[in-house]
Amino acid sequence: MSNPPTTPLPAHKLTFLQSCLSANALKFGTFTLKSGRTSPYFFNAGLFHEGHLLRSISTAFAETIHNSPLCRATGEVGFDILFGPAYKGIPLAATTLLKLCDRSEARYGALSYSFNRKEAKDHGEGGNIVGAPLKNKRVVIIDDVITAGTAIREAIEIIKVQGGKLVGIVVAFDRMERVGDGEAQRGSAIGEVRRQYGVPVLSILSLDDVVEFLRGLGGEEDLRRLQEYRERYQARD
Ligand SMILES: O=P(O)(O)OC[C@H]1O[C@H](OP(=O)(O)OP(=O)(O)O)[C@H](O)[C@@H]1O
Ligand SMILES: O=C(O)c1cc(=O)[nH]c(=O)[nH]1
Repeated sequence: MSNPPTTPLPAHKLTFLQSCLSANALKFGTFTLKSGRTSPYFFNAGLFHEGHLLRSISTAFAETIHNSPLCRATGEVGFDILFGPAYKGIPLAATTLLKLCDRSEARYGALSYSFNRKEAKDHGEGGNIVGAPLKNKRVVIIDDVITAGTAIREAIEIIKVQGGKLVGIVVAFDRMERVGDGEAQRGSAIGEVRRQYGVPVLSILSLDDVVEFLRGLGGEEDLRRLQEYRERYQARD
């Protein structure tokens, strides 16, 4: 297979990708996904459990948010709450907020985070939201991965039911896949959400970045399997 010349990844992506590899969070092999697809690679955000790795992923999220349209150069911040869907979104929302606050307490110190319980609690404080209530708040979802977009749509529904307003989505990894297998579902999961809700949907890394990186390393077999998978599930937008 002949590959076009590689473009170097920007430094912040390369740093995060190196953390993914050192955490073993990006693995090549055979994996079954939530969507039922069989994938030659898997991104496991649960493996960022050592302090320095957690710092790395939360720093990458905080950078992505700080430099996005969600935060304007004027200092105005366009959201009130970072919402981390259970389970893997939970530590990501909490530690990203902490990183933003470390960066500028004046800007980010009064913002909140919250997350859902997968099963509602019927004693004590009850309910299924922990942390800041979402009602009438501008909410950004923070999550690990988008594949077919099911998990993100579930999170959007929770925000709606709780009376919050979705203003953005940030994920660590965009797998750049189509929503479904039918001809009518060829749009990307991220693209469909962007179109439907009109909000920014950002990612730290994408499948394209990993392909680019593997090309630079000469990882021929992993690259071949990734490209085969991508041809099957890639989106048309
Ligand atoms: O875009 P999708 O096709 O929905 O797939 C991606 C989602 O699948 C996994 O969630 P899971 O429900 O397994 O949650 P957890 O591991 O965070 O509990 C993963 O954490 C993503 O959130
Ligand atoms: O689609 C999924 O279920 C999925 C893909 C992936 O790379 N990582 C993950 O945690 N879930």
